[in-house]
This record gives sequence, structure tokens and C-alpha cells, in this order.
Amino acid sequence: MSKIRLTRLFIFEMAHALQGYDGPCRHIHGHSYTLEVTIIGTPLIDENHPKNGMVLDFGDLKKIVKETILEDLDHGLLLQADTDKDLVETLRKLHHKLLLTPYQPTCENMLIDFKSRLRKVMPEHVMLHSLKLWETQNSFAEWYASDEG
Ligand SMILES: Nc1nc2c(c(=O)[nH]1)N=C([C@H](O)[C@H](O)COP(=O)(O)OP(=O)(O)OP(=O)(O)O)CN2
Ligand SMILES: [Zn+2]
Repeated sequence: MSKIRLTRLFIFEMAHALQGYDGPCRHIHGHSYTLEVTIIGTPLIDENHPKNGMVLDFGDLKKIVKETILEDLDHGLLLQADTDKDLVETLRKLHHKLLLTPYQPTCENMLIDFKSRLRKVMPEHVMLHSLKLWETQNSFAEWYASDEG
């Protein structure tokens, strides 16, 4: 059976701050992120099935990523949970879409978070193959299932 990889791109806007970082990114600032999600599986062979010839309908992949990641993060502000309490309270009062994470919101840590979220909801017949997160047009991080032991 031939294995095929499918990739879908997603663009979302998000602000963050890298707490304690020794550069300007310690300040709250935003990015237009591009997330590439790649799955792997075998195309369905069933002439009578509407998804005949597909590993997974691109539309279904879109729905999964939207519900699992984008609805939560798009146009949000990601800050580490131990951010100054007064600042958090003020932002909440201003109705900001504030998300507090147990991790420093770097590309690397966001990918680890996304991988865990997606693995919980992936249909059984496909596997999450890799993720690529572009933070700027020059910088990206990648996660590959094959890199995990
Ligand atoms: N390994 C990582 N390094 C940095 C991350 C990260 O997630 N992982 N993030 C940042 C900042 O969020 C920053 O906004 C992006 O940094 P940088 O690529 O330096 O952005 P610039 O706009 O300055 O890039 P130029 O291409 O030079 O304009 C920092 N580091
Ligand atoms: Zn940044």
C-alpha cells in the first residue's frame, strides 16, 4: 500500500511575549504565523465512498486544525502563566483574548503543544507526520513524528 503525505497551510495572527528574553521579543508583539500540518496515510480505495482516493479530505483536515488550534489562538495573546498578575488582570478587563500557557511561547514550544492537541483528535486511519511553524518570513521551527523515539 502506498503511503501519501498531505499538507495543509494555515495562517493565523497572534501576539506573544518571551518572558525574560534578552532581546526585543520580551515585549508584547505580534506575528502572522504560518502553520503547515502534514499527515500520512493510505488513500481509500472504495468506488462507492465519497472520499474515494483520499487519505483524508483536505476539508476535514482544515476543520480539525481550526477546531483544535486556530479557534483558540487566532487573534489571541499568548503569555506565560506566571506573567505579572496586575498585567493579566488589566488585559482580562480589556476583554483581550488572553491565553496563559505553562510554557514560554516560542515556536518550539507551540509546536509541542500543537502536536499534543492534534494527536488527540486525528482520525485513526491517519498519522500526524510533521508540523512546520513559520514565525516570520525568515524563521521557522519543525516537529517530526519520526524524530521521537
Ligand atoms: N529559537 C527561537 N528563537 C526565537 C523565537 C522562537 O520562537 N524560537 N522567537 C523570537 C521572537 O518571537 C521574535 O519575534 C522573532 O525573532 P526574529 O526572527 O529575530 O525576528 P526579526 O523580526 O528580528 O527577524 P528579522 O528577519 O531579522 O527581521 C526570537 N527568537
Ligand atoms: Zn515573537
